[in-house]
Amino acid sequence: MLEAERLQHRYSSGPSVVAGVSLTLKPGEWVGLSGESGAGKTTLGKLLAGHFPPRSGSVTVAGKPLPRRGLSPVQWLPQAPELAVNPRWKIKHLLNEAWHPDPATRRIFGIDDAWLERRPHQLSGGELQRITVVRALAPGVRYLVADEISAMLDPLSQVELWQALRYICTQRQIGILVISHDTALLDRLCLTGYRMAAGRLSPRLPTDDSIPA
Ligand SMILES: Nc1ncnc2c1ncn2[C@@H]1O[C@H](COP(=O)(O)OP(=O)(O)OP(=O)(O)O)[C@@H](O)[C@H]1O
Repeated sequence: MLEAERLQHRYSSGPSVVAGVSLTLKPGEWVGLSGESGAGKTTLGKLLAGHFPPRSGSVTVAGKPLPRRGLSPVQWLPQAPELAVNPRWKIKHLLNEAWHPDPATRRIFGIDDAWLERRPHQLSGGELQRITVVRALAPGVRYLVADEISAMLDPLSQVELWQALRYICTQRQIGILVISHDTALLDRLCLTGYRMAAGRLSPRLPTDDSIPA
């Protein structure tokens, strides 16, 4: 289980961006997270993946703290894949950076062998997004934080990406925190949902965000 306990974070001397968040994610579980811009969702996602340590609180996976170096069992996937890759590397190098994705996994995500000799700017945003997702699925990865990963995709590409993730997460029992402003998408994907406001979480019922104030 991924367990975050009383996480608090602030950037330099600013206000608390994550203000005492506790959260659990079980193997294979899908949990949704929505909230207004600036609510602290991305910061929370990066804390869960160990990108930087919280000011206080802890993140553990199966009872152990995240490793300080090497592969994190929690991977954060960003909205803009071009910011997550070295623009000068060929796709085959990016894809094989942390592991060697097997042909079956590549097929599930529709990765075309013709892309492998190209560089990131020679793929569409949706194609590059699939590369960054597969790249993050190294053995040993137990949880994903998917931060608006389908926001810039057309509806068909969105469905294909989520179907592929559903398949692989079920097969490998990977738990996933889905961060999105699209609450209808969260309702379709996740049984459990939270809303973040001013750094704090509250449970979100399926139609919470669609009720006008
Ligand atoms: N590296 C940083 N340094 C200083 N402040 C930051 C940094 N990253 C984020 N912030 C601030 O922290 C707050 C929360 O940002 P965060 O990106 O976590 O929100 P969010 O809920 O993910 O927003 P969005 O939905 O727009 O992506 C914002 O006020 C933001 O300006």
